[in-house]
Amino acid sequence: SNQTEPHLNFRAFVEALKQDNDLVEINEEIDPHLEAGAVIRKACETDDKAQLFNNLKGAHPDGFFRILGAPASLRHDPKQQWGRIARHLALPPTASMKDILDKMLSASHAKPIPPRIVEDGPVKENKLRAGDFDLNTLPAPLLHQADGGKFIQTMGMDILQSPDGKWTNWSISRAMVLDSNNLVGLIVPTQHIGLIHKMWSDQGKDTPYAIAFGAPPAAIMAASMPIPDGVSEAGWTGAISGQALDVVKCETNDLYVPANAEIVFEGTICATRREPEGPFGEMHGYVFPGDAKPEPVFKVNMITYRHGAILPVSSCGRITDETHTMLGALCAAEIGQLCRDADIPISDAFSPFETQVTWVVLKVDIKKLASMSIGPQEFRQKVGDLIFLHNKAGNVIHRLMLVGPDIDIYNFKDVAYAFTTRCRPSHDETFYEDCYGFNLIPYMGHGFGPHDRGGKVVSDALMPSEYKGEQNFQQASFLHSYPPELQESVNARWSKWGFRD
Ligand SMILES: Cc1cc2c3c(c1C)C(C)(C)C[C@H]1C=C(c4ccccc4)[C@]4(C(=O)NC(=O)N=C4N2C[C@H](O)[C@H](O)[C@H](O)COP(=O)(O)O)N31
Ligand SMILES: [K+]
Ligand SMILES: [Mn+2]
Repeated sequence: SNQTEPHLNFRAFVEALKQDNDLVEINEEIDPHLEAGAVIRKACETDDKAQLFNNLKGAHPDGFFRILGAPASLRHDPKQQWGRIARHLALPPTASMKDILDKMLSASHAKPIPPRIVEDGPVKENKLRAGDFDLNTLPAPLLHQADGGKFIQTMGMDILQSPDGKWTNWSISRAMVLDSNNLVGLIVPTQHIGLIHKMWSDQGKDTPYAIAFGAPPAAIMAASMPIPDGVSEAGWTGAISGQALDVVKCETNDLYVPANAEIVFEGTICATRREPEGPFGEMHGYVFPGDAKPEPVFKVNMITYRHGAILPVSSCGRITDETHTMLGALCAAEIGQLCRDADIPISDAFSPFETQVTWVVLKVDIKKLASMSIGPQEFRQKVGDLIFLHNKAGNVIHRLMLVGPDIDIYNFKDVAYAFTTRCRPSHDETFYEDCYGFNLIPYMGHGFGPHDRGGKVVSDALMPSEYKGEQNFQQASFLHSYPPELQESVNARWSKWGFRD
């Protein structure tokens, strides 16, 4: 099967990073207790290469397992900043973030391509039944010194199916080692893993699950995206990659997993048993030591893995890592799509990394806005109600910012320029206190106000003229205050005069 292309095969993806000179292989022994996490964290904060740890202290005699750090973080070369993420979707390494998000959205109204069931695959090369393994002996990483446990699950794909079998959901949700046969993982009730777990628990049943670590890169992108309730990420993945993904049946339940995944855990999420989970160094860049909360227990009944298995790891926190490049960016893309589907003229959406996944900036088509003959108050309300009150994709976002056509929403200097000069505090903002609040944001769960409600705002950086479809101002900048031909002739002589290229 041609599932050997990097966007459909994690192992081929790792090889592609090597060919791109975007991989550091470390063969000296590295300790999964903090040392690996520290290397991954520093590489994320400096946009350096992905890291393949081939020799983890405490790995099993057959090498089980290795770690790939920062699978979807940024490249240092500004011409290939998004190259590692582009590789997830078979896009060129020079692809822009807009190219990447548009590719993910291309399945929004496309026909899903369901996965293809195959009899066998690399993921079945090694099998450990209950009793053959002790999770405490795996080289699971302690990623931050104040983490509540070894978070073995940070980039695996959680696979759950509704009891009626109609909806198979793929997502990412963190989990840490609890004991020899159990994990404990965060289950947020409003996330699809939470909705489906509740369906089973309400029937008094444990929830069958699988976690596919080293899933096909295109699949893990869909897993990280808040696509609509009831929509199977597998079909979405097929639509964006143009072909059915090969899946193989689990040994101990009726779920299907990618046939070429690196590692699969199969088991059941206990309907009632909860144990302390966390804290974990999170997307906002904080750990609150000792901040553990009761979460469901994931029993592990079976482990299968391919020879030389690699565990992908996100050592998340301060920018930039997968919680910013995938979680934040994909959430923004879905929010932009929801606006367009509701006839709100949003041409582009992004969550600036500098906002640690708390803002989404929405670029407004001001010509279409003018045709709506709508005022700022009403427009802010229309956007805010749709995203903050009626869609889960808005749950993690606490500021929606509206900007006009001259702002590059992927450049935070542009976003800050617009926010600080075009959005009058309070007067140009609509606040939401009676809505879902995201308690993982420090000012929420550890702040002064209610931990789970409110704290949201729509900040309007559109000027009055833009509500009429015009901009009655010019940026006092090289790009906006000089005729294009003068810009061209200055650029042509720039280095000759002795300025930097
Ligand atoms: C890419 C990525 C996404 C997530 C996470 C991580 C990475 C690397 C780690 C590093 C493990 C950190 C935590 C941080 C997480 C987190 C916790 C609470 C809210 C948001 C994120 C969390 C998590 O523990 N629990 C969770 O419910 N969702 C998570 N998401 C977002 C989630 O994958 C998306 O929302 C997606 O859309 C879900 O699918 P669906 O439900 O829509 O089908 N997880
Ligand atoms: K998802
Ligand atoms: Mn989903």
